[in-house]
Amino acid sequence: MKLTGIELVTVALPLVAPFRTSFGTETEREALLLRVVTDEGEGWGECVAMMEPLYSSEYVAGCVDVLSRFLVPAVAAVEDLTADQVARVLAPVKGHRMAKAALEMGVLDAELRVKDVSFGTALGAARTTVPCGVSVGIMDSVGDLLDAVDRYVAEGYVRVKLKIEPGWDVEPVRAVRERHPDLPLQVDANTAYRRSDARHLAKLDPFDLLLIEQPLDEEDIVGHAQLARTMSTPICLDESIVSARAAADAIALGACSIVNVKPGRVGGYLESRRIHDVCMANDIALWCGGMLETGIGRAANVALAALPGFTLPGDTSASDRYYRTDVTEPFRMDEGHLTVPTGAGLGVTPLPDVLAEVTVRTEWLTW
Ligand SMILES: O=C(O)CCC(=O)N[C@@H](C(=O)O)c1ccccc1
Repeated sequence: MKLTGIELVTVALPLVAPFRTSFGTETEREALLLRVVTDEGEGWGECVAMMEPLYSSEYVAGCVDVLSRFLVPAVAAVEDLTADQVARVLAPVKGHRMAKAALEMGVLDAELRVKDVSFGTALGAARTTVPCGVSVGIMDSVGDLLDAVDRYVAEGYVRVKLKIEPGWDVEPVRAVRERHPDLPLQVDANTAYRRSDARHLAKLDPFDLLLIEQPLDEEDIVGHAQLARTMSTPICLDESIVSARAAADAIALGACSIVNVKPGRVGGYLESRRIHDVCMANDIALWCGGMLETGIGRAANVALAALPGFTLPGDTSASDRYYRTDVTEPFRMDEGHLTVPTGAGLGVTPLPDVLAEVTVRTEWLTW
């Protein structure tokens, strides 16, 4: 294949409700979609960067810049392009994993549509459906939180993840555990705590949580290893795991016993599969995280989450968890599960009228 054009499509989707985490509140998801055009066919990629560099160092405008000036020209120069070359071609550019992931995803989707092979088949899916976890933000009151959790449990979600931060942790978790004694429950701190909070975090141990996700700074691997020795709740890493090597190092240092993999954060679906293989080889539980993806990224995440090493429900929720209208046919949960798309490539494409309605900026890159 030869790249002949890329359309950078920025879409803005209002969230059905504000989503608050320890680093901010989202009311709208502005996402960057890539329409990758080649001489043999086209594909779609989704860049998971947020509008502002608060989850990680990347942000939408920065991704547009690095794609336009560095990443797309490098891939466009390749004559016989295949998706498994993209990471190597982009390696000279340091960092920018979310931007790289979106470009690799679009090339992979184009390649697989041409070959009439689904993402799931190409990645090695072992299941036809995946269990749905749901992420619940920080709320104004414990009562509001219990109402939200009750609603998600009634909808069929098989696992609930609660966002926590200093001042909103032990009490809300205790209330949810008392209301739902047998519910698979975990918490996500998004790096909001410090090593000195270890004794306080151990107060979460009585609630039989599946895990506590990224309590400390993404660069504090030693701190997580120390915390793992003072808490019975398993430590799961998210922001710290930026590659298969980072996963192998964190596991070897005892910094985590569970990994959340997000393809955008690690540079793409092919690196995600390498992280999957590292976790399987080390008997480390794995689940697929979410970045409020549209149906484009959601389709790819559901395919990834169907691989055999994904042993815990992921943040692979139905589209209506976040969006009244998705850019693709919505992902609908059936008895707590989503079906892995079986069509060529992602198996979904943006709905033209919806895409036109939610597009706030487009830019064609040609050369
Ligand atoms: O279900 C989803 O897609 C979101 C899951 C989720 O909680 N994502 C969190 C996270 O830190 O993992 C997040 C929220 C907003 C922005 C970035 C990340």
